[in-house]
Amino acid sequence: MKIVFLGGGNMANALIGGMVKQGFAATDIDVIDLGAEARAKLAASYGVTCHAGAETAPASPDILVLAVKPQQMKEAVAPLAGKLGNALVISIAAGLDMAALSRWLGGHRTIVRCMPNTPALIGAGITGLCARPEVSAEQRAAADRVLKAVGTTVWIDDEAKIDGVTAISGSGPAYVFLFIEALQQAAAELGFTPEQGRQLAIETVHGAAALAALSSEPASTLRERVTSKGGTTEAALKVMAEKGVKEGIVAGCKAAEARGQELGKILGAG
Ligand SMILES: NC(=O)C1=CN([C@@H]2O[C@H](COP(=O)(O)OP(=O)(O)OC[C@H]3O[C@@H](n4cnc5c(N)ncnc54)[C@H](O)[C@@H]3O)[C@@H](O)[C@H]2O)C=CC1
Ligand SMILES: O=C(O)[C@@H]1CCC=N1
Repeated sequence: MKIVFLGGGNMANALIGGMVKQGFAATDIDVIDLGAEARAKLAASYGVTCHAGAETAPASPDILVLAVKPQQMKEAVAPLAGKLGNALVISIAAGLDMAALSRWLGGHRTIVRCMPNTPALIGAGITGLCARPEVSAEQRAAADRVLKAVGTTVWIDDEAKIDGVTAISGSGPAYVFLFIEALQQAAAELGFTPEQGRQLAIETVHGAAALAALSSEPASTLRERVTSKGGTTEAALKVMAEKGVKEGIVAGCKAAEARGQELGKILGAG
């Protein structure tokens, strides 16, 4: 099985790292990246073969992973248009729909669009995937194996919902990091050292997420159990509700979804 990555940045590193750890052979993986630094890093870290352009990369691989920025995609795939045979194309790009990708690839049909996230770097990612009807059961299983190498996979029937996946779990780690930053800022203002604040904040998020994952109860019940009548948590949540924290998060997710749709419209029109 020959797998070529177009783009060797953050997400490609996370995916390739996970795949090699899960037993994909580094000799089966090639990467095309314009950047000499990106190529050197990938070759040194994982032993994969890197190329500065599509000309030297294997023609019609089994899988082509599109891992450049959405704004770079049209130009990046142009040299591959019409040359991919029956390759399975897996796009991880935000916003871009499969119709635009198919057009830019000269009418290529076997495409899976997916949205992973950066915890993939430590094998703790979550990826939403959607396949065009032309994708065979074997190709679907192959896409699932690639993304399962870096975490959990969720298949979605309706491609339009991939922008929603982007809004919740693709961009989601940034919201959680913002929350950690806020806890650390509060810890500093309450007189803790940066190291103490880091430990208190990160272990809280880590522990609460693990508890929520293991519990059969909804998050709201777990929250209520922390919240004693007339106690400290109640005081905190009252202020957070007044500040619109929850509404802000929900509105932010909707803005992320809208931006994905907008990117798709603007970039996909070309
Ligand atoms: N960063 C994130 O949290 C997530 C990003 N994504 C998606 O993953 C994709 C890649 O994102 P990152 O890895 O963060 O970007 P990145 O900027 O780290 O990597 C992109 C790489 O593509 C290379 N490149 C640019 N034009 C090229 C071309 N014409 N030919 C070959 N290589 C070229 C660049 O040199 C760079 O190394 C994006 O489409 C993004 O929407 C998806 C999920 C999460
Ligand atoms: O911010 C972005 O556009 C990308 C997609 C999901 C996470 N990062």
